[in-house]
Order: sequence, then C-alpha cells, then structure tokens
Amino acid sequence: MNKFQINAPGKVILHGEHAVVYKKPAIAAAVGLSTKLEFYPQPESHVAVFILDSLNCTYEIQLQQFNEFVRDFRVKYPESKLECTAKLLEDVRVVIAKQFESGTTNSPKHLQSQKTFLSIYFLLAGTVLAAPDTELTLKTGFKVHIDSEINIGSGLGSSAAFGATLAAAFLIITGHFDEKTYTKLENKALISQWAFELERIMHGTPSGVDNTVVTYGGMLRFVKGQGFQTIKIQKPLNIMLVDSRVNRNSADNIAKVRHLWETFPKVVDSIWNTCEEIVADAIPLYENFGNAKDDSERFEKLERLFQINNELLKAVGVTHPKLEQIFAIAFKRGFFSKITGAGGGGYAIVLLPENYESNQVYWKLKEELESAGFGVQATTAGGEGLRIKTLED
Ligand SMILES: Nc1ncnc2c1ncn2[C@@H]1O[C@H](COP(=O)(O)OP(=O)(O)O)[C@@H](O)[C@H]1O
Ligand SMILES: C[C@@](O)(CCOP(=O)(O)O)CC(=O)O
Repeated sequence: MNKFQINAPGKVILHGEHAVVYKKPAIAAAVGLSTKLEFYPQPESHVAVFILDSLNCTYEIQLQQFNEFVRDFRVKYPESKLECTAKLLEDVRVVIAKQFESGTTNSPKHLQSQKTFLSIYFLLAGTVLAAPDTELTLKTGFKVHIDSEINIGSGLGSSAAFGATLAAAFLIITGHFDEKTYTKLENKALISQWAFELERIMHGTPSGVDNTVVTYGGMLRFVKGQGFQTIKIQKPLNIMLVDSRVNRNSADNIAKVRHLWETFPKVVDSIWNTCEEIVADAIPLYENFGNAKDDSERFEKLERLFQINNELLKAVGVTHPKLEQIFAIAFKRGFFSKITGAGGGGYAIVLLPENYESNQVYWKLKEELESAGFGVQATTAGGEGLRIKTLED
C-alpha cells in the first residue's frame, strides 16, 4: 500500500442561506481553505492510529478487535451491505461508548472527540463491509494524520471536509478505487455519499450540500431535496473571509427566523422570493466572470447583489453588532460584504476584485479589520474539490 495525501476544501454559502430552508435556491462554493489527510502504511503494526491536530488528540483502533466486530456484523446481517448503515451506526455507538467508559480513549474535548471517533470507526467499518472483497479484514496497521485550515463548527464545512478525506482514504484501503481512479464519476459519488453519512452523524438532517461541494469543488446551485446543478464558472472568485469571533449556533438562528416567518409569513416569503431572484441574477454573472478582459461591470453588479442579499439577511434578524462593524469597515473602504451561512456571528465574506493584493486599500482594510479584533483570510470561492496524490518515500 502507498503513502498518500488527500486534500478537501471547506465551503461557503454565497447566496440563499435561510431562504434555502423554505425551498428556495442557494449558491454554495468550495472555499480555498482545506483539510489535509496523510496516510502512512505501518506493515509491522496491528493498530490504526489517527492523529487529529484540530482536536489535539489521537485515536487508536486495535485491528484484531475491529475485524471481530466486522465479522460479527456480517454474521448478524448476512443479507445486507450498505443498506444497513443505521444498524451499523447503532452497533458502532456501543463500541465507542464502551471505549469511553473503560478509558481506552481519552481526549481533552470529550464530546467533540466522541462524535469524531464514532465517525472514524463507522466509516472504516462501513467501507470494509461494502468492499469489493466481501470477506475483507484489515491485516496491517496504518497511521492517518489529519490537520485543517478550516475553523471547526463555524459553518465552513469542516465536518464535510473531514468526512470526505476520511471516506476517500478508507475507500482506497478497502479496494474500492485507488489514488488515480478516484476521479471517476462513480468514485466521487461514493466519496460524497460516505461523507454525507458522516454529516448525518454530526447534524442529523443535513441538506447534502456540504459533502457535495467539498467533493466536487466549484460552485453549485441547490434546492433542498431537489439536488444540485453545477454553475460553470471560468475561475474562482476572490473573497475575504472575516471571522467575527462570535460563537453562533445554526439551529438557534434557523429557529429565530422561523418564528419571524410564522409571525409575518407574507412579509418573510417576499424576502425569500427576492433571495430567489438574487440567485437567478447572480448565476450568469458568476458564469461569465473572467470571460472578458474588463470584468469590472460584472463585478460591480455582483457587489450590489451582495449588498442587497445582506440587507435581506439583516431584515430577518441574523446579523450581530460585530458583523455590523465588519460591514461598516468594509463599506468605508469601498468593499461590499455579506453574512455567509446562518449568521448571528460566525463569518462575513467580502468580495475582492482582481489583483486586490496590489491595491493599497485592500491592505488598509485587512489591517483595520485585524486591529478591530477580527480574523481575516483572503481566499477563493469556487476552487478545486477533493484531490488525492501519492506521497514519495
Ligand atoms: N479536522 C478535524 N479533525 C477532527 N474532527 C473534525 C475535524 N473537522 C471537523 N471535525 C468534526 O466535525 C465537527 C464539526 O462539525 P460542524 O459542527 O458541522 O461544523 P462545520 O460547520 O465546521 O462543519 C467537530 O465537532 C468534529 O467532530
Ligand atoms: C441557515 C442555513 O441556510 C445555512 C446553515 O448555515 P451554516 O452553514 O451552518 O452556517 C441552513 C441550511 O441551509 O440548512
């Protein structure tokens, strides 16, 4: 088995957050920050070791016990493979609970790591059970090192990136495909599908947009429950991600907006209709951006759509004084910005023009945001999805 490396990006929502909950379209894109997984075979070992930098902890799976678990599961459910993910999850929960009770695993961030370890064990067992070799067992150990540039739990899709890298690694070691053939459509679909399973562990009822964006990359239009369409962009968009450093909870914000909708259904529905029009007007701008030498007119139109979209999000009450401070600083310097995701804190995105780095005002903006205590990262929206490369010795 080879050493290999897998990178998967996070995601941002460009338009349609919240409206998407009410069956309106949204646009999401791969963000230029990624999670990196490195896989090292350990032929002399019988342990799978996971070094998780973001959680500052390590998780070990003893392969002998793992293989027994898989064997027992096959005996219990001889007829089913992938169809029984719910049953598999139930059984894996028992294993992980026992490991935590007996202290064989311990981690400083108990709750977070419990879900992570559950996801790892579940995904490994699931990919072994669904392997082309129906009797597969894991004979030799390996080491997996995962670190990430994506802030965890802040709406940038860290769990989908984590899930997609793990799924791809496990699908390789269980013989579904290799470091070259992963690009085939059916293999990407398999990665996204398993990353979705992991999203279900993390969120309960995910829309499926995060695992799709991180696997395939680019920009997508999506409607909840209706699937995805690729937006054929010419090149990724430059954006600045600004971290308000205010903790937010997506579920609370979604509930708050729902309450407003229940109180004033016609008013809020008309906001969602406008959000839908924003998506419709934005798509041709994104598709043609980068086509012409002078894109400035398109860029200015996009800026206005960003501004209108942001005002609508503010109207449904998902802004925060810290986000307002970011919008004011950006606007003062001539940049347009908006909330991305659930709001109430979390991130804002600022649209950046071509060659922004040679623009003095950009550096002033960055400096002012940083000295006001915000986290600032210039990156892209709409770049590459998951990729795998073999590592040399
Ligand atoms: N790099 C990582 N290493 C370990 N676990 C991770 C990593 N990234 C994400 N996770 C898992 O995903 C969870 C975050 O998921 P979630 O709350 O959906 O945040 P996000 O919006 O960033 O996807 C974490 O609690 C952790 O269990
Ligand atoms: C508010 C919402 O539209 C986006 C969720 O935001 P976040 O990615 O959790 O920040 C909810 C959803 O799409 O499920």
